[in-house]
Amino acid sequence: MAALLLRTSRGLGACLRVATGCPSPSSCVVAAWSSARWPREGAVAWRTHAQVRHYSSSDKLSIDMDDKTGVAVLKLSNPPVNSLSLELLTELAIGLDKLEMNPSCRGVIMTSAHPHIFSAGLDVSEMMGKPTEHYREFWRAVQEMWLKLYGSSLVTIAAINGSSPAGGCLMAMCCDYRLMADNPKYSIGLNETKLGIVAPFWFRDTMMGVVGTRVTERSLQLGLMYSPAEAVHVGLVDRTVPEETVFEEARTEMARWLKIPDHARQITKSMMRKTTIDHLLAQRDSDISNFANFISKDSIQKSLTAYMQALRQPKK
Ligand SMILES: CCCCCCCCC/C=C/C(=O)SCCNC(=O)CCNC(=O)[C@H](O)C(C)(C)COP(=O)(O)OP(=O)(O)OC[C@H]1O[C@@H](n2cnc3c(N)ncnc32)[C@H](O)[C@@H]1OP(=O)(O)O
Repeated sequence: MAALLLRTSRGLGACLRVATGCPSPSSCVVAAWSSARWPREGAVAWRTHAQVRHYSSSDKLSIDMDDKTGVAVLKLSNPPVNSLSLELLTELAIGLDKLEMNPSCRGVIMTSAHPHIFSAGLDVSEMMGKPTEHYREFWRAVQEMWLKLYGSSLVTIAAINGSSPAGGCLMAMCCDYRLMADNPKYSIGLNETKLGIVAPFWFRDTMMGVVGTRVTERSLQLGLMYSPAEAVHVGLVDRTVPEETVFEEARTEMARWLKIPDHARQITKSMMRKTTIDHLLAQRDSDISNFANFISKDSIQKSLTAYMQALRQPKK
């Protein structure tokens, strides 16, 4: 039973508590040793002879796990812009969960199959003209994806090979390290206010963890989108690299992170992120209700409709 719980409930916060029977998030740091991802009984059942395994059955997401290196590559492929639909968000959460449960997996590189877009963020059509129940289901899926990615015990590296507004930026910020293609046509940031919507507190807190309070406040209020060079300057991206090398650079960076013993890195990551994760977990239902109420308002629906119409206009 204990082994089963370990497999099904890992991730930075919950897994550490479940593994040790510790009820309190704040008293679990030392206990995390026992849930660190060392080989253990049962682990062998998850290994295969094939070196690379294909995980996802979805055509919107591919996940390839290399058993030899312990590194999985998660590639978004939801044309035309990798927008995060309910379906893709659900696939992402399931895929991340599977990787978390695989004892031979130590790291994930997240990237896009699309040549110029990492992700356009949340699929705006999921937030327009739908019944309240749909908004609730959609927002729960957004939360779930964030909980799995931000709370992952794996090393997570974003290989940002294109533009990455809003929810796309959120995903990148959830990762431990961000590399971005140095193409000045690409941009990244939380632009929600430009759509007339408000990034929720856990988007804000994720950004604050990456760039600090002042840059977050300015970025959020103005809905700033940064070029790759500007993103490095404010700390939103760790490094830019030539476009054609993004993926290989991510692999090299991953090797650096994997030199650190997993248990020490995981406990450290957990200490850094736990408060933010617990904050959402404590308010999950009210956050869903807030979103559903907010997005259902006529004024917000009008803003989103106008935004989508503007997007559809031919570009100058
Ligand atoms: C209390 C309060 C709590 C309330 C809390 C509320 C919180 C909400 C948080 C929201 C988070 C979000 O992520 S909101 C999403 C924000 N995302 C964005 O603003 C991105 C907008 N998109 C772009 O900037 C661009 O499309 C970009 C990604 C750079 C690609 O540019 P391109 O020129 O290559 O492509 P485009 O021609 O623009 O787009 C191709 C098609 O894709 C569509 N498209 C583009 N982005 C889309 C998107 N996000 N969702 C759906 N569809 C999209 C376009 O309309 C086009 O449709 P057709 O013309 O029909 O082909």
